[in-house]
Amino acid sequence: MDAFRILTGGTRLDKKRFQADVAHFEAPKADPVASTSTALPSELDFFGATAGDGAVGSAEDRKAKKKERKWKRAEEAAGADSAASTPADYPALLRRHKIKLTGLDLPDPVASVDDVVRRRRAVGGDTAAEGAEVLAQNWKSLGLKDPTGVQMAAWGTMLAGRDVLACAPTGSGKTFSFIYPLLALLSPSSASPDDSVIRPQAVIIEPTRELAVQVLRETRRLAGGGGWKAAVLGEEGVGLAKGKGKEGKKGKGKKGKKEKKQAGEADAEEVPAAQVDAPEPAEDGASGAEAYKVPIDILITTPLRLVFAIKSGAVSLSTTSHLILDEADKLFELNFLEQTDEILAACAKDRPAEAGEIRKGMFSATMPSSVEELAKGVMAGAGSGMVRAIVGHKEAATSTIDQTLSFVNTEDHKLLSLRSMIQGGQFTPPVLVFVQSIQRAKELANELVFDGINADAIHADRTPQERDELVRKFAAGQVWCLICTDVMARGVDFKGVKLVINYDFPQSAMSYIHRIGRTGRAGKAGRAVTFFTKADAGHLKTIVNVMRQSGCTVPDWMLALPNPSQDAKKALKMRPLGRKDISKTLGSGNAGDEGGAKREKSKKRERIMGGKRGVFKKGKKGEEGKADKASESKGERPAKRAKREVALDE
Ligand SMILES: Nc1ncnc2c1ncn2[C@@H]1O[C@H](COP(=O)(O)OP(=O)(O)OP(=O)(O)O)[C@@H](O)[C@H]1O
Repeated sequence: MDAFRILTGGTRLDKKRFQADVAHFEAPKADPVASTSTALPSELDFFGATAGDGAVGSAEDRKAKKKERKWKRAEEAAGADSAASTPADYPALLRRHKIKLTGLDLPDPVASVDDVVRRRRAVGGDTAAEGAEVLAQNWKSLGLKDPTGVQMAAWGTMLAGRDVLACAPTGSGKTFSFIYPLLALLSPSSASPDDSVIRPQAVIIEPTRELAVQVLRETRRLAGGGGWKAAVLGEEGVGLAKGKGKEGKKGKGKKGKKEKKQAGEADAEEVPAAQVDAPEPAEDGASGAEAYKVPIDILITTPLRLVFAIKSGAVSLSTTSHLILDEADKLFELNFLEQTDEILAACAKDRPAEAGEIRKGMFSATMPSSVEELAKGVMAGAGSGMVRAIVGHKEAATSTIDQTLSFVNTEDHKLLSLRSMIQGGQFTPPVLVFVQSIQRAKELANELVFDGINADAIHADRTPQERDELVRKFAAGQVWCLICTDVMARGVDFKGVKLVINYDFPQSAMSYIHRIGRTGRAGKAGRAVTFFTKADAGHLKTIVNVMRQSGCTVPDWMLALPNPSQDAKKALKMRPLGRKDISKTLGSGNAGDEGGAKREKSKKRERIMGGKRGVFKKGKKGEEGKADKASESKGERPAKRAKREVALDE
């Protein structure tokens, strides 16, 4: 017991133990005049706060920068038409950014957006370089400077026409790492008047609707003025299935609906087909499929939606040149595997020889080796084979996050601990709080609202519109504290989240890495506090291992804790620990109150929540919402959950 209390002290970076890492990652020595942003590790210092000739850094850092400057000068001297630069310096770049490339005949990483222009020009002259020039211009106008490590590796690999499997920390810019080279490689396509089928040049698969929309937004930021068309596949995109196009009226629409019923998706909510350089419905009133006569260069979608669209004949992937699986490890889990397989099969089906082999890219912050094996099987065929790019440690969290484990004894003490964090000024909004079920999210939100905290809960029980609205409010600072289930753990790029609290202990190392990765993004500092009770203690080592990999120091006795067995890990992943309802714990409005006071409190709570509910209109849940809900309810449905089990080597 006492031993656990020691854990509440949190963690600190053991500079002596991780000397080598510190040399790479640690910020320049404290400079009384410098701004706080100089505390960023150099490879994540996207905005160049530590760059420039006057930057102070470790000897190794200075040496690497000197080499890089020399290499850049040599590259400039090599002239605009040269695709290559001094190859001898690429290894230094890889070392500096902690990029580990494996594969045959490895392509050089890309050092800058101008390097992309040069490479495209070397391949196909001015015409091929046109898109890259637009992108470079947009990149600079966005105030972005050097590409990040994963961008350097993925850009180089994709521009060289190779398949890539990339694993890099949360918030390290993986989205641009595939969007940028895709756009650079694709010329905007022109409409084919009799083509009522969407034949995208590239397809990006995301596990949730929110991520698909977010990726579209990021594409928009880069693509302006280039003539590319990108869209999120929505009900409109499967317009045939809704009977909006001529063919749809004749039957494909019905088929689409039937398929939805079979898949248990009768309530599928229409996702507005958000568009870049939007193809507007034709003026004669045609919509749906008619509208999509306009070609789509990049189609962003969730797996299920794409599978429906392929089956209904609205989308064909037989000429698609690039397929990106974002959050790839998630897409290879059992609940997505079948759909991912169908999509891969659709890329090969009826593929004309002139379309060539489809190029693939897989990206994630976590990549268990069992999943990697599956992925490799899919990518093995390409040219000299795929390139594997790992940035930093594979099973580590982002080094800019200060991670703390906090012992709270029992469920009864969690709410009290949270309150004491709030009262002690350690609760620095915007804050994300993760719990293990929808019910607990609702209960905790009730408690915090009752305490006067500007909090709300986001989970798969809310409609897509409600989720969008909450995300917007959180981003705008109107909601300070968002209580989430694991649905929000992956990929979501909230700017400036300062603190993540794991109110409920995460069910796996992967869940932990993704959850806490909502803070400490793009080189910014962040904090993560994980509550654990006596009941969670058997799984503590799983998180300790991640903390150690991330460069945090942990007491020796804690390192000596036994690892949970593989069976115990699987069991926890399948089903969270049973926990006392938050509303029944000590310190909740419902517990420990007497008579009238209790009734008064619960009336007040009802009033607050009643008002809150009024903010949102009831609506249908989206397909992803349903899938998310199923996975959020894991604890209550062990039989269904068992089907989701996937061998993970965490
Ligand atoms: N080269 C860059 N310079 C500056 N900012 C960048 C750069 N690349 C990406 N960013 C910004 O960094 C943030 C995080 O990027 P992104 O969402 O792509 O991270 P990620 O690696 O995909 O994270 P996750 O694993 O959590 O999905 C975004 O706000 C993005 O705009």
